Amino acid sequence: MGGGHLLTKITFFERFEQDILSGAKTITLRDEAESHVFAGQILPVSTFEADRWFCDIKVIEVVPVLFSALTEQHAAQENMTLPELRRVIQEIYPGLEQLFQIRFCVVNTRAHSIN
Ligand SMILES: CC(=O)Nc1ccn([C@@H]2O[C@H](CO)[C@@H](O)[C@H]2O)c(=O)n1
Repeated sequence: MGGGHLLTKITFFERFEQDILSGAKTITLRDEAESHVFAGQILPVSTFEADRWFCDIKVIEVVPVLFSALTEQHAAQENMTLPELRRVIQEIYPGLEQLFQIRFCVVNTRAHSIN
């Protein structure tokens, strides 16, 4: 456990930007390398493709979850169906069983202000 490098920023695929900004997507499922964040931490969020900042998030909690234990409830928090979520994760992390759920809220969408 632990030992990883604390994340100071996080990226999302551009196709999830609107769902994040609207509050429809409130979790992300990451591998161990991207799990090193803590509750209360504020992270700048950029697109993976262009590294374009689009908001800051506050981490609410980080909990381990197995791929095989994903439920419709996880999918709902991703604004997806469970089959969609399983397909997306298999594409990003093929064969990976141990995931980490990062629950977050958007706290800032303007580059020049904090909150
Ligand atoms: C860009 C990058 O480096 N990595 C990732 C990794 C994951 N995700 C999303 O989190 C959820 C569960 O994995 C799904 O909604 C994923 O699409 C993402 O957007 N970007």
